[in-house]
Amino acid sequence: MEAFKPLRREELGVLVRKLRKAAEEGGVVDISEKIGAMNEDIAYKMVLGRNKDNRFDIKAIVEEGIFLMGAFNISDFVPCLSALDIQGLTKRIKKVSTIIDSLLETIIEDHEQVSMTRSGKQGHQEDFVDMLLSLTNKPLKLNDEQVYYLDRTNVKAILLDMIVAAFDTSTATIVWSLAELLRHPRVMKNLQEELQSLIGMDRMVEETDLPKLSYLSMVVKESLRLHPTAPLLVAHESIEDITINGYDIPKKSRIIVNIWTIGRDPNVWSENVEEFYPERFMNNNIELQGHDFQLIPFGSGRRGCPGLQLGLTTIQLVLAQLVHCFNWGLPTGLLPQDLDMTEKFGLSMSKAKHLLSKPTYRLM
Ligand code: HEM
Repeated sequence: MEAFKPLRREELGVLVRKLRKAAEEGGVVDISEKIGAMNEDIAYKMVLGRNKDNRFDIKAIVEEGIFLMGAFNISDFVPCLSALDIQGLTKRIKKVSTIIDSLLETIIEDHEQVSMTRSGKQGHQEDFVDMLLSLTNKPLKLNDEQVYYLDRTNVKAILLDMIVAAFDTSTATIVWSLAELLRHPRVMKNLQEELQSLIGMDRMVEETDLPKLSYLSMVVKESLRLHPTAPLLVAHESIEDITINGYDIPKKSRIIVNIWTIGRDPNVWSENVEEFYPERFMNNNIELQGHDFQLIPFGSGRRGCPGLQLGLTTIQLVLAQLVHCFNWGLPTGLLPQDLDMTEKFGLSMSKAKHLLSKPTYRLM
């Protein structure tokens, strides 16, 4: 987490400079596109240790994979039809998996070559891929009983897991949060006041400021309550027979937890459940770490999100910076209440329409 601090700072600095330029020109900015591009750059450098590679469009391939994983597949309901592949989904997913495999092979081979020629030389910095490769085919003793071996396929699976998980999750949450702030000028004002009084107007927000920004933390929680990036988490399997609230759940059942519905359940959150109201988190200890089951956007337990701290820090820092550095206006003629909040159906839930907004620089 700490290791990626300079990377986040640098990329965020580039984004703020681009937005300042747009503000000087007085134009409307596609904020979804700008934040997406920044997070994509961060993800490339963080996971693959390199700048975006023009040889392949990883994002488009991963998006196709994510779409296919979440697509309605008639064979799930009528298994005898699966061999026919009526919708052509199996053919498409095989094609995607071949492309992803050769792409990851290329990235690994590039790293192997660089490490052979530069290893031990001054200035050679190991990245995440180098680190994983250095662990392959060695006995890894994770606990007292079992020894594990990491092979090339495991390395590719971990890299793919990280890319998929890091690409869009933070972007979606930042965009949803900004959209809610634009729809609720009162909340935007409160957040800007918190930043003004605790940071001042003569410097930008630093990562070390985040723990003291309590209203910011409430805004992010409220955004994740209404717009969880993974509305159904990831499917789990029960490992033993269990009865919950009178329902018998047999061992080996596939469990899908609908956190989107939990987030909007008036029995859990009171009557104003549809309202974006960060103050609901003011006098309670509801946290995002997975212990408060009414709010688990990062899942819970052993298979909960390992990127929680990383994702949360990115979201809070980017949001704080954007709201502190700029005032945000809606395109001419659009009223806050008319902002389109339609969700895009898929494995992860992002805003269907790109968020457009007009920045005005506000720091001294
Ligand atoms: C807003 C940001 C993020 C959200 C809301 C989020 C949410 C989630 C959720 C809900 C799960 C499934 C948990 C479960 O079913 O119990 C998950 C798994 C995972 N996440 Fe995240 N995530 C975010 C960011 C990240 C980042 C930045 C990374 C890494 C760079 C990451 C890496 C992973 C991985 C590797 C898994 C699979 C864990 C496993 O299967 O054991 N996530 N995430």
